[in-house]
Amino acid sequence: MIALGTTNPAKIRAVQAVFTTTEIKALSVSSEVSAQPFSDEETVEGAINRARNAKVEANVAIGIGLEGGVVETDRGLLLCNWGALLASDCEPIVAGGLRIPLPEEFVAPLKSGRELGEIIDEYAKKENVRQNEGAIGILTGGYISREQVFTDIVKALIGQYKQLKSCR
Ligand SMILES: O=P(O)(O)OP(=O)(O)OP(=O)(O)OC[C@H]1O[C@@H](n2cnc3c(O)ncnc32)[C@H](O)[C@@H]1O
Repeated sequence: MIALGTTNPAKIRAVQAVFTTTEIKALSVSSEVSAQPFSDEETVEGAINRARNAKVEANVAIGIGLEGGVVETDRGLLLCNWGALLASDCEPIVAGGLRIPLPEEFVAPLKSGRELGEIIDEYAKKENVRQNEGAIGILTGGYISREQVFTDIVKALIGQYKQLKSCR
């Protein structure tokens, strides 16, 4: 069994797509970062904290955390996604997903403290985009979904983990 630090269905589906024969215990845990992470570093930290908190709460050998955020760059604000895998006695393994620019009109509300999840719902005139196609799905017209982004991240996590010769 592996523990997953979220109950978001898009994230659960991504893990199920990779761990097809493993039981997944999905738990709502704290990311211990802000509700809207605003840098790669904060987003990775949220993913690691979710992985650790899920692993401890489920008392299993492997925990996974997946976290979405935004990052400020010279090209404007980008959507970012990070994942972390924590295995007993190993350093955290991390992987980041593809990133795309967010519309200019998202910058002011994000900077005033609103979460991307609310802003993208208004933009798309939909409900709960964060648990479905995600901002990436809306902004690419459905070419790629949040589940697909996290599926690649989970593959990168388990792939790196299997390459480890040993931990500590
Ligand atoms: O249930 P959890 O796992 O908390 O999932 P979440 O989508 O609410 O939370 P995240 O920590 O992944 O993302 C942080 C914030 O950024 C938003 N966000 C990040 N990526 C997004 C995406 O692709 N689509 C919609 N909202 C996104 C999300 O809604 C949150 O408000």
